[in-house]
Amino acid sequence: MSFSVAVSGATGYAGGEALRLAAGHPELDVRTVTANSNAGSLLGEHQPHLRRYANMQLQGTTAGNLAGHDVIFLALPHGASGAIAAELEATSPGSLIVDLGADHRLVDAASWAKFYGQGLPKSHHPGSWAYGLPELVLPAGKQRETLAGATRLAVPGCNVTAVTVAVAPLLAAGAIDPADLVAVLANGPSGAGKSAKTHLLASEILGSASPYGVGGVHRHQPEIEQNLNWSIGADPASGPIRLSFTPTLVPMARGILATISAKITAGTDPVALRAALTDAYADEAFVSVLPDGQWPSTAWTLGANSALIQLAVDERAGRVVVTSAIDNLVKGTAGQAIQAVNIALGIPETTGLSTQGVAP
Ligand SMILES: NC(=O)C1=CN([C@@H]2O[C@H](COP(=O)(O)OP(=O)(O)OC[C@H]3O[C@@H](n4cnc5c(N)ncnc54)[C@H](OP(=O)(O)O)[C@@H]3O)[C@@H](O)[C@H]2O)C=CC1
Ligand SMILES: CC(=O)N[C@@H](CCC(=O)OP(=O)(O)O)C(=O)O
Repeated sequence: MSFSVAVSGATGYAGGEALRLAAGHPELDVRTVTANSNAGSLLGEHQPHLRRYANMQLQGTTAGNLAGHDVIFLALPHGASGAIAAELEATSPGSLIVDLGADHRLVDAASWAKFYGQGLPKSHHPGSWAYGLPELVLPAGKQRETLAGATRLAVPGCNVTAVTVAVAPLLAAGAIDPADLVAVLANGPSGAGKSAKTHLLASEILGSASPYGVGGVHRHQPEIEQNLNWSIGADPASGPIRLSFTPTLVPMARGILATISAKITAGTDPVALRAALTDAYADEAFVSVLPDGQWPSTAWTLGANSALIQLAVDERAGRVVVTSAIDNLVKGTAGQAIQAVNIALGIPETTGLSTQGVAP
């Protein structure tokens, strides 16, 4: 079976990656690509690596141009995806709408207002958007079970995915203190999108590393806490999770390496920590715990829909250190979106997705 697809934001990094993966997906047929300032030009002018779609003309990102496709990817800035999703409710009720941005991820309106400075989008009806992180460990089962048959998918981004998959199984097993989590991430600049920003100039980032969003102000903090509260069956906003979260910009085009330190709960056997992770992901195609002692490298995930995890117990500090590596544009965005789409459409979850990285 073939599903017709529209990709909005097709000139950007996230939209481009959705197209790259769709090109290798046997059941996704890209019919429409849209952009904003670059509407009217050819996709090949902006994404020259996507040879298959080079001669497609970019349409404007309107509900009219996106409507009527089986699957509509919204790879748009925050705010823009909510606005177009609200229009699509009327013009395209039967489509699977997949938001790669943040507009439909947070369920708590107060958290959204605090970190995004506005009310929840009109299109964000309670319970209508399934949260697209299939491997998220819940008290009973996994998030995947909520995705089958979904018609609206809110797909988490890169920072959130990297931290959530590394920690949720340890919390669900009661092995770490939910109120004492510290995450420091190394992030490639492609995570910030393609549009020109002074702090992302090559002269600013090459040969340098610098933190940003420090001190509990980054907008991904409430989303990670939401997910980790879900993993222990707590309220997403008022549950016990307390996370100190610091991303750092480093000179690599793609990739995230997350390092999370957590206090081990009294009486937990160090062996149980590793078992919590390996048991949680034993049957997963895309999240892997590496052999003991092998630490993940972002390079191993490039182009792959993989999250690679390792952990070690620091007995003197009474803490466990977990690291995870992903490609921010694949498992951190477009690959995760296609994985969730596969589940929603009832086709094999791994269709069109690879775990083979590009190295060196
Ligand atoms: N980059 C990443 O690693 C990740 C990105 N995301 C999310 O994906 C979304 C897209 O990000 P990314 O691809 O990085 O961003 P880019 O800046 O690379 O691309 C933005 C795209 O949106 C279009 N656009 C810009 N403004 C508007 C508007 N007002 N209305 C409609 N379209 C508009 C642009 O079109 P044009 O070129 O014509 O101006 C372009 O196609 C964001 O919500 C981001 O948070 C999520 C996870 C990771
Ligand atoms: C380097 C850089 O700036 N990275 C971005 C990651 C963006 C992302 O994950 O997008 P969502 O907001 O859609 O989740 C950041 O940390 O904000």
